[in-house]
Amino acid sequence: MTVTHERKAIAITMGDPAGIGPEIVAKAFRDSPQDTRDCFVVGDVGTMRRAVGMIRTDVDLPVAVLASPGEALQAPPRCIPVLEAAHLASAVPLGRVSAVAGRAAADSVVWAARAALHGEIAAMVTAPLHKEALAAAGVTFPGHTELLQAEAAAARGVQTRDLPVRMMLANDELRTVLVSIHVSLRDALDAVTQANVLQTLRIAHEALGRSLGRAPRIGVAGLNPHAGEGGLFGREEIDAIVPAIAAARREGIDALGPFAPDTVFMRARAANGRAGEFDVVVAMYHDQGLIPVKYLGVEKGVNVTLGLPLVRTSPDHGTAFDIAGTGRADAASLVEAIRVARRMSGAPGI
Ligand SMILES: NC(=O)c1ccc[n+]([C@@H]2O[C@H](COP(=O)([O-])OP(=O)(O)OC[C@H]3O[C@@H](n4cnc5c(N)ncnc54)[C@H](O)[C@@H]3O)[C@@H](O)[C@H]2O)c1
Ligand SMILES: N[C@H](C(=O)O)[C@H](O)COP(=O)(O)O
Repeated sequence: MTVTHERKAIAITMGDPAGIGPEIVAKAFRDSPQDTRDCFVVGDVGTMRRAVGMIRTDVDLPVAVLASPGEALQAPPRCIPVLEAAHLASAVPLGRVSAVAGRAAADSVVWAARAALHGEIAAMVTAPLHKEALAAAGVTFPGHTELLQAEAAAARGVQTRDLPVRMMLANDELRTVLVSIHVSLRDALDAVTQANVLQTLRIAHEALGRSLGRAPRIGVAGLNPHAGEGGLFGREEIDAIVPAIAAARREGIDALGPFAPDTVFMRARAANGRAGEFDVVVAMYHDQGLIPVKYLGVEKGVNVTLGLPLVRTSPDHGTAFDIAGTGRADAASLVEAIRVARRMSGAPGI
């Protein structure tokens, strides 16, 4: 039986207008017309016109205003269609935190999330926003992940805690899924509970099982040096992580560990034509998991939110205020995020 998908557009939120988001979006449309086919930008038209002016380009990059996502399907290559979900009365200064910029970024993400939840778009790809700007705008969620979780829970009429999500960062060599995300390191330590680790294993198993077509081999990192060395350097492995792995294995999840956190990523990495020992590493906190992926190259990683009833991907880097407006920002991770979103949503390939 052939399954046909209704052709829908992919939304790319512009990110913080003071950062590199608009520039890398403009570069993606300029340099990757195939990848950006059927894509449109959600954000501010003036910001996108300014971004086009920032990148050196010999090709014409017209910015067109859209009334609805469906119109993006008719856009010619290298035309940048923008659905104006945020309107800035004047351009925000580059490279600075501002509430106005945070509000514009948040409004764009909320618009895209609701469109995705209503089935109006195939997927959403988010250019980076600045978390301090988001907070300055009065948004109570630290980042996209938590905001999207709340939007999805509200759409489903459930409490946010009843729609658990997790952050995955992935490139061709390594995937990692985090037990906790944007919390202090002290709070992250408290979040290493049997329940949270088990929930992370379930979400990773389910999401990767779908994309790989088989049960993923999950390597679980310990929390402490050498995974606690039998309790000599901490008891979290014994009290929380080992019981979570055992419970997951009883459910048929192929989880092993806990392994020493300083070597588990090396073991999982697929390199030199060889598969790694694991398809994914479950990491106990944000930096434990993200440093190894980002260290392999900021241009390669993609951030995917697991557990949402919509497809959301993002580049693995932030707003890079230090280079905003210089035209130096690399759009490769954004383009990879668009490719992953297209694959995950089943939107027509390229
Ligand atoms: N997807 C997202 O929305 C996302 C992801 C990560 C960080 N952030 C946010 O971005 C803000 C700044 O974070 P940060 O400074 O820690 O990290 P960053 O990724 O913005 O910058 C770190 C370094 O990498 C460089 N860099 C980043 N992206 C680049 C690119 N595409 N091309 C060339 N160089 C690039 C920067 O110039 C900087 O030197 C923070 O508010 C953070 O929370 C957002
Ligand atoms: N934790 C992510 C990173 O460091 O790359 C980044 O802050 C993005 O988070 P959201 O996708 O939740 O905005």
